[in-house]
Amino acid sequence: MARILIVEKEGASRNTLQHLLEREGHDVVQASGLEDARLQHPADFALVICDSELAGEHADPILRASRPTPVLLLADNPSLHAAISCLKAGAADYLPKPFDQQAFARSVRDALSLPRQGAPSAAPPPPLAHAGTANKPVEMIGHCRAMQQVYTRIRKVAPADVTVLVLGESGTGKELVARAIHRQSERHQAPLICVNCAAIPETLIESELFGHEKGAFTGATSSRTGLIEAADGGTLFLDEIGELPLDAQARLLRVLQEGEIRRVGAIETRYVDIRLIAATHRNLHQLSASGEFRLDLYYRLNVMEIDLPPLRERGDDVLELAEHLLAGIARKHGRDGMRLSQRARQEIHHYAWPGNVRELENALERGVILAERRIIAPEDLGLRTPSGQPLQATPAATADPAAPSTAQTPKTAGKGTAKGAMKGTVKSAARDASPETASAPVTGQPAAGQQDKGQPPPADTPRSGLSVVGDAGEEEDLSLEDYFQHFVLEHQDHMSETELARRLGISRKNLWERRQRLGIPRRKGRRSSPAN
Ligand SMILES: Nc1ncnc2c1ncn2[C@@H]1O[C@H](COP(=O)(O)OP(=O)(O)OP(=O)(O)O)[C@@H](O)[C@H]1O
Repeated sequence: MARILIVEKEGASRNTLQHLLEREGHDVVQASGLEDARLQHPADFALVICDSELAGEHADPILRASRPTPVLLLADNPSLHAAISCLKAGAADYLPKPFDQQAFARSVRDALSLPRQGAPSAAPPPPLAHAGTANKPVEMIGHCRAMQQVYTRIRKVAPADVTVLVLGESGTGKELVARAIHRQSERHQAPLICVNCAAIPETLIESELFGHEKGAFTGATSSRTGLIEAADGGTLFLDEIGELPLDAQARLLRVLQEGEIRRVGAIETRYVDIRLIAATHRNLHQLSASGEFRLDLYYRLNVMEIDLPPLRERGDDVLELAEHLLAGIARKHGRDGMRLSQRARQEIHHYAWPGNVRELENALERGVILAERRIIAPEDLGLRTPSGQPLQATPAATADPAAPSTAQTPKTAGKGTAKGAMKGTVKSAARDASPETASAPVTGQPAAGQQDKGQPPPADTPRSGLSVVGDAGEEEDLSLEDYFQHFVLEHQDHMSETELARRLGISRKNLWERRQRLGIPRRKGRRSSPAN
């Protein structure tokens, strides 16, 4: 698809990146240093991906040598300061290592879609109708009535340059909405800076957002630009704004009211021109009543509201989303053409998805990795009940796999909390499940008799090494790689990387390398501990 130059000193990392990019169909050339890169004429490529250490503090040499080609920087030792200065100097993106493959693929896609620097300025943002069908932004999937209302709202607010408050449970696509608004706004050529307020320690949040002067506090050895200044001229997306401490709320209010920003420790004020999009899964009005959120800030934020429905209330959109996401995930793992079995589709349709689209993505990724063949069975998705138990197949109420389950589903359980909706969760009926197989644990492969009917036995299933005994007593063969994947996916939510590596009897480095090779990214939501 595109010619991409990788500039990276370590051969193994170059090869991994090349592998990932070739899987997406790109043509890749490697360079081991800046000199080597220059010899390859970086300006002739569609994209340059460069290690940030090689690129230097402001990445000037590689940016100059590559112009007008966009440059994506990968950082071993990322710092906010370096990110801001590289982005200001013109880098297309700055990605901390180790990165998750989806984030990498998205950055590459975004960088490739940028206008080449110095090229005639891009046409004004296309009207929404051109950016997708039926008023739908290209990147958002779903046609249910509630999503149609979301698209209409995006189309109307995007050009209006007003503050927008996006509401919705975690994983419903709030950041995607912010991106769509930015892309369709007058500011689309300027930066969009996304900040998750919940991910920044409370003690650092003011200096991260507003910047600081040298000597403002212990450790402030030089002055720094904050993220709000970095978004000057563009859009600032503050996710989880309900987590912002009260002092920072007061400063933010000033930015919104006066366009004024004062760095921590500074006397003079500066002026910024930003559009704010804020998001939260919390009820800010209630938080204001309890004094945790400033009411005046709430009113300032809530000029326009966009309410994203939880996935369980989007009807058939969940299947459309699943098909769409599955195609991308399968391509990423080099397993094009994977399909969901009839039972897996039913389970996806009936499940409550408390983690919304993000949880669906994760389940599909598990399915792609664990499925033995090109058909993903429900067991491969690894869905769980609210108490963390694997969902169990129940004997079929009907022989027709397409018939709706007779048990109560989250959709009939009505609105309410994710937990409440989960109460009604049922497995879709499995036409061929017997009582014994129904109690077998979720494993990398269906237990005997639990496979979808109509599928031939796997011809090329790896069968080496390890055997584990399932609850039902039957022996299941797993290859070492199956076992590794299985173990990591099963335990990564409650074990640190160090613990996982120790339990697997390998080093942390080896664990990381295997994750890269097998395409099992670390879970985004997991908090890292010092030992992690
Ligand atoms: N309608 C959609 N179509 C396609 N992908 C979607 C859609 N909604 C969400 N996603 C995908 O789901 C994942 C989660 O979305 P996003 O990060 O925007 O959610 P969020 O509401 O901001 O979550 P959080 O508040 O937890 O950060 C992303 O990978 C996003 O691309």
